[in-house]
Amino acid sequence: MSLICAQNLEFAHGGQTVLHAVNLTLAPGEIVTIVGPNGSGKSTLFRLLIGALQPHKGQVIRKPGLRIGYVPQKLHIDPTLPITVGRFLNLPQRVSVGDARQALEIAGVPGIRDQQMAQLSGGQFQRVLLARALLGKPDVLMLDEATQGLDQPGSASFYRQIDAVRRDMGCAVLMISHELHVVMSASDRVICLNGHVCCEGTPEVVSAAPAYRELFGTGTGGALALYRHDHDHAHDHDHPHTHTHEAAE
Ligand SMILES: Nc1ncnc2c1ncn2[C@@H]1O[C@H](COP(=O)(O)OP(=O)(O)OP(=O)(O)O)[C@@H](O)[C@H]1O
Repeated sequence: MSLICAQNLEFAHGGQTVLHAVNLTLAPGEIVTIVGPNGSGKSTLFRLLIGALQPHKGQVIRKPGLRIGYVPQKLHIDPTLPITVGRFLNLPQRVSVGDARQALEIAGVPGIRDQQMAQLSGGQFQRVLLARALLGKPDVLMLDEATQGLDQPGSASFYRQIDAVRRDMGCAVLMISHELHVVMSASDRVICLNGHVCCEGTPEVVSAAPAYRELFGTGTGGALALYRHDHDHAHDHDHPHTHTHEAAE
């Protein structure tokens, strides 16, 4: 059964149709990326999938009891506010030290519980947001432009972490990204959105699709090699994972 199934969604902001005839499914354990130009409706679609907005037509079916972990674009914390990573993870709900440690470990930042949030690098900060999303043991992790402000190697490294999280926790991942060339190849499936679904499929299929090329040009082809994610492996969460990355560190 799909975790999320959106059927024939239509949505308008202030009378202006932003999304129409959008269908989307997310299966357990999948990494799906939504790409699209500015204003193409990606964030609106996310809000519909979460249930923060109601579609004007169509429906969103979520698996009963579905747990969603959300990683925002960024979070501003006043740099003068003294707050450690451990205390931040206790907001808004207290969590056990063991759970906090485990989430930080899975997010790739073990041992930073006592550091000040203001002193973290951009990549560490996003991993703490990731750890916080993992505390709820999500079935689906949703990331909205979670690597804004990171440089390309930093983003590639973050997305490798996402793949590791998926492997460790077995959760599905749905993300929005502008960094097509970095994130596309970290995905099992890519959905190219521009008010409607222009094309979808594996990164290779989408990057070659005329609709995608019309929107984004052909300039990202070579950069796909920056972070290759081979699709010749099974996503069996109980066994060691064998796939190769040729990533820019
Ligand atoms: N609350 C709102 N009220 C009115 N219009 C809105 C609202 N939110 C979004 N829009 C409009 O809906 C369209 C789609 O916006 P949305 O934020 O979903 O696109 P996006 O693809 O996520 O864009 P970006 O890549 O710039 O973040 C845009 O034209 C935007 O101006």
